[in-house]
Amino acid sequence: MARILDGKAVAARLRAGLAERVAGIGFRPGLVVVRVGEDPASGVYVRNKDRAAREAGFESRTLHLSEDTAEDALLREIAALNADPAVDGILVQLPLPGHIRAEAAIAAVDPAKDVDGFHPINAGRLASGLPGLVPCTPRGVMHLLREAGVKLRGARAIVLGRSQIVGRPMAQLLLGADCTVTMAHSRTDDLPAECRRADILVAAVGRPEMVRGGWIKPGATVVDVGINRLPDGRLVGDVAFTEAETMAAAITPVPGGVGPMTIACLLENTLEAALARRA
Ligand SMILES: Nc1nc2c(c(=O)[nH]1)N[C@@H](CN(C=O)c1ccc(C(=O)N[C@@H](CCC(=O)O)C(=O)O)cc1)CN2
Repeated sequence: MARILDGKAVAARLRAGLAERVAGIGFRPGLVVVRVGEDPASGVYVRNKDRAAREAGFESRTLHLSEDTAEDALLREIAALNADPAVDGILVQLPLPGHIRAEAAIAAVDPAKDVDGFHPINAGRLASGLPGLVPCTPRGVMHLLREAGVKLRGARAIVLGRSQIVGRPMAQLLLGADCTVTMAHSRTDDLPAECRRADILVAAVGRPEMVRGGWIKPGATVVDVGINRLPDGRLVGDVAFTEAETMAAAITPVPGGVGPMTIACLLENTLEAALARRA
């Protein structure tokens, strides 16, 4: 049976370490989370980010704008945050209401304050192997893999999903750690066979329990980024957990795996941004 990669515990340790560092720097890094509209899941995530930031000694606030906020009004708010010297990190919670282009909001954030790591400048730096702010979820996955002692150099990794916020940066980080990386997606031929070749499988497709036990190479490490709410209220990942845990050597649960790492890495990015702005 697979070892469980406990993201909740790793995230708690990471946050405690960050709190210690913040206590020693002589100022409180400032984070603003921008939420537009009333998406209920976003409400939970934004509250959790704000609470975690405050607990670690950050100056955190949420800018909650109404559902009917126009795109140009949102961009003006972001410009004001860019210009505010007390703000080190800005994050625009996704998804945004349909009338606002997420790419416009992301591109409006000052890359130096882009603690989501989504700005094209930061994405380009990551793709070029240059330092920059890295998206929180893939960064959290790398922490989990390293903490668990998973061998990365030379390992075959597969990333399922090619989103800008998880799949693509995830593949870049694995490549940077000397994995041999395959990016798979909805058009990949014979996905189960591709998966069975992988020593490390990262699922980020947003399809409940799509990855079956038979897709997993015996002894592989399985990282499940999916968070899917079923009609009966249960939360499941993109991996069929009970099947997969009999095949894998290590696996992240949902909940309690990658999700908590996303929030811890947001704090890590905010501290990095704050220190870089003062360097
Ligand atoms: N601007 C951003 N928007 C979104 C991001 C992001 O990184 N930046 N990621 C997701 C949502 N997300 C953070 O914002 C996030 C999702 C889930 C969790 C988490 O801790 N999940 C728990 C379960 C929570 C539940 O019960 O629903 C877990 O997995 O244990 C944290 C952050 C989309 N938007």
